[in-house]
Amino acid sequence: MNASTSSPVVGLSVWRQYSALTKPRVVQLIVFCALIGMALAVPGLPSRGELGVMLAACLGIWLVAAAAAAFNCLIEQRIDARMKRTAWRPTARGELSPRQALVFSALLCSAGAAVLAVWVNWLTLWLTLATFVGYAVVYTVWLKPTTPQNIVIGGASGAMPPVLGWAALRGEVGAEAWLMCLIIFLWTPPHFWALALYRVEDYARAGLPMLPVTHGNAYTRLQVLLYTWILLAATLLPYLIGMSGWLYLVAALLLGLRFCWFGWQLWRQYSDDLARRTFWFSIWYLTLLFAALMVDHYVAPWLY
Ligand code: HEM
Ligand SMILES: CC(C)=CCC/C(C)=C/CC/C(C)=C/COP(=O)(O)OP(=O)(O)O
Repeated sequence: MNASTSSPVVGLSVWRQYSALTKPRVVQLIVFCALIGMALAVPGLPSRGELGVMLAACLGIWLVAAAAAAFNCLIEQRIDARMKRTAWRPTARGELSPRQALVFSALLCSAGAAVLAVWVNWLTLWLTLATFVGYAVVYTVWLKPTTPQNIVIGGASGAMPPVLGWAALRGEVGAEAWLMCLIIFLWTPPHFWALALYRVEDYARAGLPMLPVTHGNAYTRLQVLLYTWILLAATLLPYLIGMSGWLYLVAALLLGLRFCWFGWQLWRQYSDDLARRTFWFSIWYLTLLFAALMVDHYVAPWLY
């Protein structure tokens, strides 16, 4: 396997190598979802004080999420080395030692925890640390190597950012925050299984029991299709409970129908290319859906 050719970081500075451990683009979207949780927790525009808390909470959550990602790279050093998609990671290539990754993760986590403790609140701190444990330990160490439902159960930790954001501004967690969490929770299976379909050989080689490896291509496509339907139904709830208005509803319907279309096309006839496009659409889907929640929230006083 020639992994070096696919590396975006090989030959770059040590700084870029540490940065790669933090899975920066995933963490960016995580922080974005947390930010939407914060925005929706405050009626209307945030005050100056609330803006300060939002900034600190984004920083703290970003640091702890980055620490969780780095810890995942440390634990999965050998697995990553066996998969084409991840073989370039500095830990997999031995360019950063396990000790360096551990110290880096511990520093990020401590810095994030300190920011949350000093400038945000204890509830957000504990929920964020619980999320760290959920992803870095429960998912990475326990579920991922043992069950094809790993990403369904483990997805609960990836779904927490809006709850963390809400807790940061309110000091408690409201039903609206759990609803946003539910949406990410239901989004995770089609997001990940679309990728796992075209990366199935990687996962088989690494010995990981991902759904397409254990239950095959057709069964996984059926699951992707079903989850896109359930997800579409769940995304109507913010409108139905009065949390968001018609602007959000239109966005949720358009995006949801498009996601269902991808699920349907993938179910009818499989190709790696379509699975890849479904995966990349899933990322746009979540980004735009959460952006719609925020836009709807801010324009509500003028529109409704
Ligand atoms: C258990 C839950 C999840 C699993 C198993 C999962 C799995 C993956 C995998 C394997 C990739 C890598 C794709 C590649 O290397 O080409 C990926 C990419 C991505 N994921 Fe997820 N994901 C999960 C949850 C999340 C969550 C909660 C978010 C954000 C809210 C997220 C956002 C992203 C983004 C933005 C990318 C693209 C990264 C890039 O541009 O390289 N994922 N996901
Ligand atoms: C504190 C906080 C908010 C933590 C968030 C936890 C977190 C980083 C969740 C994202 C989920 C993620 C990167 C999954 C990648 O799957 P994988 O690890 O199976 O992918 P890989 O094969 O690329 O390593």
